[in-house]
Amino acid sequence: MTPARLKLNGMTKTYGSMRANDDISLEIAAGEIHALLGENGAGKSTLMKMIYGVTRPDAGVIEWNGQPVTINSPKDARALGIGMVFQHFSLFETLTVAENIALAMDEQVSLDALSARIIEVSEHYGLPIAPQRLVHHLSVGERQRVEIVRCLLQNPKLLIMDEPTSVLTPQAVEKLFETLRLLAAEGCSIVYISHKLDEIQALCHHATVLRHGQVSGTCQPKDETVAHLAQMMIGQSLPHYEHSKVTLGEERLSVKHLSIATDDPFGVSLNDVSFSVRAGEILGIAGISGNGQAELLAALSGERTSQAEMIHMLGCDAGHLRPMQRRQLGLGLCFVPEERLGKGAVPAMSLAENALLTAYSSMPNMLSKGMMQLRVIRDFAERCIERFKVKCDSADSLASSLSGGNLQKFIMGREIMLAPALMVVAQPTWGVDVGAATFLRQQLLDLAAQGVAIVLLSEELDEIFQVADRIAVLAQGRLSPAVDIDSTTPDQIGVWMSGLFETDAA
Ligand SMILES: Nc1ncnc2c1ncn2[C@@H]1O[C@H](COP(=O)(O)OP(=O)(O)OP(=O)(O)O)[C@@H](O)[C@H]1O
Repeated sequence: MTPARLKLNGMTKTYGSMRANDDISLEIAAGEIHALLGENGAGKSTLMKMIYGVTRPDAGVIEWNGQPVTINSPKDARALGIGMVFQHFSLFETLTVAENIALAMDEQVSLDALSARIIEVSEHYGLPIAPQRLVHHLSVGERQRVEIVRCLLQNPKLLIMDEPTSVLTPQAVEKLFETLRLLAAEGCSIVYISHKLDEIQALCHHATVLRHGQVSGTCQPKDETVAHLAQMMIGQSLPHYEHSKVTLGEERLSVKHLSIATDDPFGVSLNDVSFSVRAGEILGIAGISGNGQAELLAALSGERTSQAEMIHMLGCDAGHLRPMQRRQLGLGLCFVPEERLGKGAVPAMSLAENALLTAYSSMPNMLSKGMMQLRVIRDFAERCIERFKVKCDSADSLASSLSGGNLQKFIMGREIMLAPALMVVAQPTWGVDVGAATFLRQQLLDLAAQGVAIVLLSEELDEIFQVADRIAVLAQGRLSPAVDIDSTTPDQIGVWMSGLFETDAA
């Protein structure tokens, strides 16, 4: 019998008191697409980091084609034939595609020879990419292609993909799946990590489910319903959304003819953007980040100021106001995803300290005579941890020690608990498991039912269709008209996301 391509036996890894992986065993055959799923903090990334040589296991054996191996570094992993495409790209903006790939190669090759191989591989796998293009001209989908082509040039026998579709349009997801199916048909095994259960069903042959660091089940996803997959993952069925009937109130935000030149050399300027949102309403702004999303967020938060009347917020002309002045008017902000560590939270600070950072403008009792009121701050952080089921040791845990999805829950929870009058939320469920995503989206619906006006920027079309009342698309710095969610479809919005809304809307 042919040995498994990859066999894990008893993989165990502990961080302090947290057993991130507890005696995990699994097998992946050649040419198999294997899903790894589990709720936030279940231990998926930890397991992959051990296979890719980023982290050393405390115990356990990795067998590669039937032979026990020790993988001490990503270079060791690549030498075996293991490639990994990370959630966050690590490309240099000012270099070309070929130069970026050359930097990541373990062996020296001339740029001409490399460019020829890039063209060959990209054509074979249907991943068109021109080697001489500068990375800063590439869309997010194209950047992901560069990362995938970089791995494919090393002729991998196992490719690990960590939430690869969170940044892609529906059309680009379909293209990616075609490539992955072709790779698998040629014998490459694929580990596919995703929180999107419908994608796992469409793509994967087998699945291993992790819960609390252990294997809680295995299945063939095509034979399961999405509801059952969710149940295996979170231990209970997914609740349904409750949409209350909301009578819309006054206009809380109106943006008029906002044009802002980007201050990022690789950013996108906003071009004549106008929209409004009323009390009790959720306006979804769809689009792939990198199309002016960062600039719009900066303009709404007050990080970038504009002419006062371009942004009318909570009864005031506010375009000229700074972030803290806007928060004092009643603006709540949840940023993420790439900026989750950095803008959403400060990694080297505890959760309690992170709570203080934005909460004190709405909760003045967190500070008294310039002194931090530790009890009040801790109490707020602890309530947030409990209410939003944030998996961590305590309010003293460093933000950097939380799994991605758990930090996201904390950042969202912190803002929701401040109950603002107007909330601007970007990518609220990025990297969050299905159970927690449903919970967070329901929180947004409940806030709207209480009369909060919400602007929701999201790359997840499903999310916007689940909660928003109206939808607009931000593409190449321009905003489409906002239309009622019932009057459009995800496919049409997908087309608008490529910037083609003017003819359609007309
Ligand atoms: N460097 C670290 N220091 C302390 N704890 C850690 C560290 N890395 C991971 N952990 C903990 O190990 C557990 C598993 O984390 P891991 O990132 O593997 O989860 P995950 O399943 O990938 O989650 P997500 O879906 O949110 O990305 C979490 O509770 C996390 O807080």
